[in-house]
Amino acid sequence: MELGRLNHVGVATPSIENSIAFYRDVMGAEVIREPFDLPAQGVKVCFVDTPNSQIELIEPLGENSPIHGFLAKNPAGGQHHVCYEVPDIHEAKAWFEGKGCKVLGEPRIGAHGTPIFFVHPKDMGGVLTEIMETPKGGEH
Ligand SMILES: CC[C@@H](C(=O)O)C(=O)SCCNC(=O)CCNC(=O)[C@H](O)C(C)(C)COP(=O)(O)OP(=O)(O)OC[C@H]1O[C@@H](n2cnc3c(N)ncnc32)[C@H](O)[C@@H]1OP(=O)(O)O
Ligand SMILES: [Co+2]
Repeated sequence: MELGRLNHVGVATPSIENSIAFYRDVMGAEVIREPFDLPAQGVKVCFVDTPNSQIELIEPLGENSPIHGFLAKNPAGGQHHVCYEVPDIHEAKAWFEGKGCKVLGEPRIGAHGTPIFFVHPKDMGGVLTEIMETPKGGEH
């Protein structure tokens, strides 16, 4: 497998609105994109652009959000996952499965419009890891 660039760091938050204020006023972030709902992933999302990557703010959307458990344990929010790009999502899934790592579900379309999957933190040194197919044209 060819491991690509770090696409984003996912940060879970109980309030995207408050987190946007933090990244703008404390971190000095200048490019903060409009939040949007991603019902298929059970989250509301907002991207903060940095020169070499992105922070992905995620707030639970609906009762069955996959980040409910994380926020129950970390009520103030915190670093939730890291996401790496790969050229071929199916090749990457086969790679991780071949290494004995638990892939959580089938590839699905993520916030950047390309297929993603997650690998369980217990098999990844304690880090929930998202793998995404590189967008065509290399867009963030
Ligand atoms: C915006 C869309 C998309 C994108 O395009 O970028 C996204 O990023 S969506 C992001 C949200 N979606 C997901 O996270 C989907 C994948 N996640 C899951 O399926 C679950 O969250 C999980 C990883 C299976 C955890 O499920 P949960 O029910 O919350 O926890 P458990 O109690 O079963 O936890 C087991 C074990 O794992 C530890 N854990 C849980 N979450 C994390 C985490 N984010 N980072 C590190 N470790 C984590 C948890 O503490 C438990 O440990 P023990 O207590 O020691 O057993
Ligand atoms: Co993500």
